Amino acid sequence: MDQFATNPPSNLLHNQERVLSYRPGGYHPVCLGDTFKKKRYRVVHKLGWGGFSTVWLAKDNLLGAWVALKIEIAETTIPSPELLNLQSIHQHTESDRVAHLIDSFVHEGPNGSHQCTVTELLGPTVDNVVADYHTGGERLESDIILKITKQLLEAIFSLHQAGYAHGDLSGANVVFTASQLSHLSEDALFDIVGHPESAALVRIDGDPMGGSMPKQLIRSTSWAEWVDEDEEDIRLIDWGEAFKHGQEPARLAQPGDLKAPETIFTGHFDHRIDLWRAGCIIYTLLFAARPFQYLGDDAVLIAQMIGFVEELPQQWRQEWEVIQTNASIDTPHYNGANLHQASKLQSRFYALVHEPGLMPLLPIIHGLMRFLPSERLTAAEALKLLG
Ligand SMILES: Nc1ncnc2c1ncn2[C@@H]1O[C@H](COP(=O)(O)OP(=O)(O)OP(=O)(O)O)[C@@H](O)[C@H]1O
Repeated sequence: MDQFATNPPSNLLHNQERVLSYRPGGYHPVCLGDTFKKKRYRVVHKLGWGGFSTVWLAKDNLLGAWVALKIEIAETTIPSPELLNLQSIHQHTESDRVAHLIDSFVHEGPNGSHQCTVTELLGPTVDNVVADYHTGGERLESDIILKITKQLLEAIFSLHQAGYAHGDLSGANVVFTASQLSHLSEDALFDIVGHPESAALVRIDGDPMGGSMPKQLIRSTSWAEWVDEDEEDIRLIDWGEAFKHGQEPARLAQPGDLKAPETIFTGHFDHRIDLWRAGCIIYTLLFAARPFQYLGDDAVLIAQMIGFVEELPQQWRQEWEVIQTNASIDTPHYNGANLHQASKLQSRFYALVHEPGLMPLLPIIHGLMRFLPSERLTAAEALKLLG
């Protein structure tokens, strides 16, 4: 990173996608104005990025609408798991909570062949909107929290019913719809998502950049003027980790703080991992933080989980001793949660949540975040509690 700078100077090098991921096998370098699929798509802004892709706001010249163009890294197999999952899930579920797929194609670039998927333009992530409210010292309105919870549980119900699991649910992959935006003029759209801000990427030693690197870095849409959370619905994105029941992958890429306990204690998991993650998302809607912090050690994570809802199941206690012995940091030795005390979740909930309409969320989070997947509420049971 030290060999690069931006012109004009900016922090884009440090708070956007990793420039070193623009390499053979990695991201495809994109500039504003680039076109794809024989000029059908013209890029006007950047919507975001992940470890495996960059996502661009583009004009679909055929449909005359704004769309999201996801360009996966060249190392991803073609057709990509995400595309295959999206196609299969759209075919087998009725759910309207899955990002709508518009088109897919392969783009050849200097870093290799990239799977591109075009989906409807969606709005900000639930995590972003929750964080914005929190920065302003507020919480999302109860009605909106309840709407997101209901739609999330309905989406999981319908996926599980059809024999699928999302596998990577988080507030970063639950996104609001943006139903009013797809046919706006470019200026009107930028007024809502933020006008693009870019800077040329240069080498400090003055050498040419080479074809793998983008000529400019672009700040992602800020969605600063987007205020439609009370009118819009939610959709689930990022289907690269999805799987069919009985065809669970051997390993799942999980953010440390969202690891489900069964993946640590047993190494096995199934579709009920979605239920644990749903509990984490609903918790975040209320408290603007994830339930646990990950400090690089599973033992510290588990120590936070114990007593959050319940004590550790009997059959995992021996393994917990082993995990603690191997831990790089000392964790409190397991001495059994005191069942007469309120759980950490209950204490937090009663201290900070007072709106009567939100009360059903306590037994819902409680029921979804049970250690043993077999003890967790199903999505249908959680929906019943929501009333
Ligand atoms: N249809 C869409 N409309 C608007 N923004 C989108 C859309 N799809 C993705 N994004 C934005 O792009 C970001 C990255 O997308 P996504 O999570 O699908 O990428 P990824 O590379 O698969 O990520 P990860 O490394 O988490 O698996 C999202 O967090 C979101 O902000």
